[in-house]
Amino acid sequence: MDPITIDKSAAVFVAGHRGLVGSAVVRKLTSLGYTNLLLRSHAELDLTSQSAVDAFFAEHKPQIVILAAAKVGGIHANNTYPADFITVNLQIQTNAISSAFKHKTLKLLFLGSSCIYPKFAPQPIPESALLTGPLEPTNEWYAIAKISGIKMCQALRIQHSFDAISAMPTNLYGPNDNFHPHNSHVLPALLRRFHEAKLSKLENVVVWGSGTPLREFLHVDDLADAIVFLLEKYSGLEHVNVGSGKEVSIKELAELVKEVVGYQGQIIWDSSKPDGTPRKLMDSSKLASLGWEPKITLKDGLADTYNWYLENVHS
Ligand SMILES: NC(=O)C1=CN([C@@H]2O[C@H](COP(=O)(O)OP(=O)(O)OC[C@H]3O[C@@H](n4cnc5c(N)ncnc54)[C@H](OP(=O)(O)O)[C@@H]3O)[C@@H](O)[C@H]2O)C=CC1
Ligand SMILES: C[C@H]1O[C@H](OP(=O)(O)OP(=O)(O)OC[C@H]2O[C@@H](n3cnc4c(=O)[nH]c(N)nc43)[C@H](O)[C@@H]2O)[C@@H](O)[C@@H](O)C1=O
Repeated sequence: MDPITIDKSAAVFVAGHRGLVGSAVVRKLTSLGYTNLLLRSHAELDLTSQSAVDAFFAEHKPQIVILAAAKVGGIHANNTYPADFITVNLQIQTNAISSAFKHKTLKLLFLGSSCIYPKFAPQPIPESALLTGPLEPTNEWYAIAKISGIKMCQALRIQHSFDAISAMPTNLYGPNDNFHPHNSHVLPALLRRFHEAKLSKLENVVVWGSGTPLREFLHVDDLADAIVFLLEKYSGLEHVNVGSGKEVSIKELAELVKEVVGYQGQIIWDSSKPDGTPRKLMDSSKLASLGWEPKITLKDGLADTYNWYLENVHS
């Protein structure tokens, strides 16, 4: 399908607009001059309620939908609350995608995750690796929900030509991340822990696992840029990987966070905590072939995120 030009006055529903991704998408669309963003907090519109979601779509008829609302968490949260991760995410995405189709949304972008791929997928992981092997047990429930979202978008395109596309981001970070001490992802968790250790002059900081797993990180402002790019340029059946193409070990990440925060103590490894997938570097060459590349390096992005944390979360 040919690229589309989205009218800047189009009604754009950014679901999850207060979250890490949703808030970055709002920043990006606002900077591009979009004037008709439909924003509803969780308290204003519970996306697990089918009736509430359908009433919202019937009344407001969003022309564009960016589905950045989900039940999201790190390895510990996924491993601890599997029922929440599969049920809430299936409810949110099914309600939003089906109501978008029913009320004639022009285009919808669904956000999956790199964890949809098999634990031992070939690296870097191409889109074609989906459903070719067993998933990583610590987040398979969330992964199954995300895979179902991809399939629902594909089925609506096949049967009804509904222009729903799916983007698969790698591990993300940036402003408005979740900094919860236990339920967050590794990067925000370590920023907070090293910062608090520096303030309290602790001798050491505990980091989970062995430190050997490799992770790819993308700044959320790069993702927001990719989301707008895909909405304008892509209308295909297959999902699209959105990564930075660069990976670091958790040990290297911990050392980088320690340096950025300026913590002087020691790092101790808690091997009782799970490592999860040993590696999940995605092959994002499909997106690159469409003409998109990330811009923000991990070192710069980490420093900017720490500054944001100091100004907005913890003095
Ligand atoms: N963070 C990451 O590293 C990655 C994220 N992704 C995907 O990106 C998307 C956004 O994730 P991220 O921004 O990190 O997540 P966040 O947790 O930062 O934001 C999720 C948003 O969804 C909202 N939300 C959750 N449940 C409901 C509900 N029932 N009704 C209405 N709103 C709800 C939250 O509101 P509230 O907090 O008030 O409940 C929050 O604003 C998700 O689909 C996620 O799977 C993919 C790969 C990596
Ligand atoms: C983003 C994507 O991928 C997520 O999976 P993940 O990448 O394994 O998530 P994670 O960021 O929580 O862990 C990355 C690594 O880091 C190590 N690690 C060390 N110390 C801490 C720590 O203090 N907290 C956390 N969370 N991890 C730590 C941790 O042991 C692991 O080896 C899914 O949950 C799912 O959300 C998804 O979509």
